[in-house]
Amino acid sequence: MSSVLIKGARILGGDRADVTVRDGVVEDVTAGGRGGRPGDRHETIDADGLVLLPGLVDLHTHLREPGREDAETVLTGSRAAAVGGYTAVLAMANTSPVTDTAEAAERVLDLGREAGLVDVQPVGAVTKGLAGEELAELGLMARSRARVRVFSDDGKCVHDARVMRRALEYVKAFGGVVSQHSQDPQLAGATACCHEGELSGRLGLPGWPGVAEEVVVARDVMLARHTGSRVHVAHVSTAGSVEVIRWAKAQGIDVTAEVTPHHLLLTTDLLGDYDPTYKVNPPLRPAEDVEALRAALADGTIDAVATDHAPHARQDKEHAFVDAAFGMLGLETALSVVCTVMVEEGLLDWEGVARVMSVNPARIAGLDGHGHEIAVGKPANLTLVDPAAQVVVDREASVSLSRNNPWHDRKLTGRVVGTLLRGRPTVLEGALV
Ligand SMILES: NC(=O)N[C@@H](CC(=O)O)C(=O)O
Ligand SMILES: [Zn+2]
Ligand SMILES: [Zn+2]
Repeated sequence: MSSVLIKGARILGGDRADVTVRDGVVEDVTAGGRGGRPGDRHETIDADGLVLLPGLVDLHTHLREPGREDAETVLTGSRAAAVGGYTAVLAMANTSPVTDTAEAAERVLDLGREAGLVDVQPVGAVTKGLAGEELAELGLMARSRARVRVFSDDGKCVHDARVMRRALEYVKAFGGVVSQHSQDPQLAGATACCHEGELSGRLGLPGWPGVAEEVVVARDVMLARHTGSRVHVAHVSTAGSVEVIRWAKAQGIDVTAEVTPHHLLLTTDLLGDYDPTYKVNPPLRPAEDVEALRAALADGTIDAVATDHAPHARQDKEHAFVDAAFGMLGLETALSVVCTVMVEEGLLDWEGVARVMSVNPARIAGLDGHGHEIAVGKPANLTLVDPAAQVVVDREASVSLSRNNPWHDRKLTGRVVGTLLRGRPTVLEGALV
């Protein structure tokens, strides 16, 4: 098998090094730029000025296959992931049909392998059909070829406390985790679509108060404590949720949390024009929440950045705000957003970026082969970043099938230029190989 020499990249710890990869693993790391054995023939990547990270891992991706292949397929979503620097993504279960059986999970796994651009790890539904009532085949999914460890009804909240308790008890047996979409359906029903406050009143949009998230987060950490099991909070969006998670971690409760790129940068201010591109669940929040989320990501209260990449076809998004689908694209731009709001602002260094976008997500999902330090013998899942690149996002340049891109025309700093999946370049010079 061929080998690749990545020349002169800044590796974590700060030094420049030459990294050689062969047969899917890191073969050599030589500081100071004299790597590569004399006489060896490598494909060489000039990484002068670039940062080398462990391949990014997304805990929260919607791929839409099966069921809505007009919005995204496993292949097109895998392309978007690779361009975004990802080497593994967790594919959410709210497809049609729902991923609530071992066969359905294996089918998603196989589609991911056929696409061959990132490891696609299926998430299993917590309840049959995401209906919130009967537990899905959690054990069979865990024991299947797909080795499902993350379970979520995402899109819907597991709102029945008894069902949530039983799910937590069940997944504990095989080291699984329940990833919760925290939305109390009485406090924020299906039509709720704008952060509740002065603005929702003025715009006449149904309010989605922060407390509808916070009460579920609070309940779930108590259920995690009671069961001795593990809960993960998906797309945390409020300062109040951060406070609860901080308290729970201090008690030793087994809870982890993720924040999306859009909740780290975009605010309710964007809703004034009723542009459905900015309609997302949970909704965009005021600047105070955004500040609290950044601080929590910096101090480790929030463990990970997850995209919640939610592609939607035009006919589902181009409606009046209240009728449009919830969700926005995220895979291709996540690293640039994190660089802009966290690295450029001095809140995280590149080691921190590796932690929240690769190491922690891989650990939370129980994914072997991802999120490793870059060292000899480790799987060569790698991402090359140009930290100084200035990008202006163009939604038409996306490799996703959908165009609901909230970053269109925005200037961001930092860009993924290369991605290697087990030593094989999937992206070079910012484009698919
Ligand atoms: N985030 C969203 O607004 N939408 C997601 C579902 C979800 O993550 O809740 C989707 O599947 O479209
Ligand atoms: Zn959700
Ligand atoms: Zn989601």
